[in-house]
Amino acid sequence: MDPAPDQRSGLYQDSAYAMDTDTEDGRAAAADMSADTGSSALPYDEDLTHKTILVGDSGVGKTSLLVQFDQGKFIPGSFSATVGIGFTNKVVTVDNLKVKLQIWDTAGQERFRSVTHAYYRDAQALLLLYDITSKSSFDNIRAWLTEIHEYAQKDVVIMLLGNKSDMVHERVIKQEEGQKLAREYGVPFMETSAKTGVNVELAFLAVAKELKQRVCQQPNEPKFQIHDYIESQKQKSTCCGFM
Ligand SMILES: Nc1nc2c(ncn2[C@@H]2O[C@H](COP(=O)(O)OP(=O)(O)OP(=O)(O)O)[C@@H](O)[C@H]2O)c(=O)[nH]1
Repeated sequence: MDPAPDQRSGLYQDSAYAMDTDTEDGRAAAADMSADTGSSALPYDEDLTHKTILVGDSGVGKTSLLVQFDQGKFIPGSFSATVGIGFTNKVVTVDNLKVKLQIWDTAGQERFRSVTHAYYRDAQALLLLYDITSKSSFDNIRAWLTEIHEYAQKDVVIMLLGNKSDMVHERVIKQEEGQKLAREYGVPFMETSAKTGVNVELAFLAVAKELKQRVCQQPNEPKFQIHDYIESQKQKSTCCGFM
């Protein structure tokens, strides 16, 4: 069975990461890997594991989003911040193929930043969250994107998520503001709720589809467009809820 670490039990050491501590070597290895898998039309290898990281300010709902995706539940109540970093393995089915995601949940607190930076370079996808009820978490997205561009691979899949969309009365960031920022950076965007589950599966599914497609894109196949896929699938919030 896949390891299912306790989300809050501290710093996790995966052996692959422990070996790969040198920045230069790590970047070179990652570049080789993407070159291997790049644009070939080979059949998809279901043993591949795609590293995906959740990032964003403390309290935006990274752990809750992962728990909702993994276990289909939301644990309300007191907030206990993640310490360090941990991962959960999840297999999703895309076009009848099994795509393995290893999803790393990082601590949003500033004091863990140097720990989490070390994990960026191996990531193939990054889900960047803000909280629609927190202006500071939205304002910090630009700083997060700067960090991502500094530490992550150039072709990393980035998705911007405005979480806590169920909190309609506390909302301070309009959906259009999130959309505008995402457009500015050329990244896909949607609002999610780790509480109700709205768009949670879609976020991970879209990432899995994109990563799978990058590995086994057939030359005669139309290129998968993650933006279009999300736009066609996502549930949009209105003033009074979701439609
Ligand atoms: N209403 C609502 N509350 C949420 C949602 N997501 C998270 N929360 C609450 O927000 C608080 C913080 O959630 P976490 O998932 O622990 O946040 P985090 O981003 O993992 O925080 P760090 O571990 O410190 O980085 C908790 O009290 C959650 O119950 C959501 O979609 N809706």
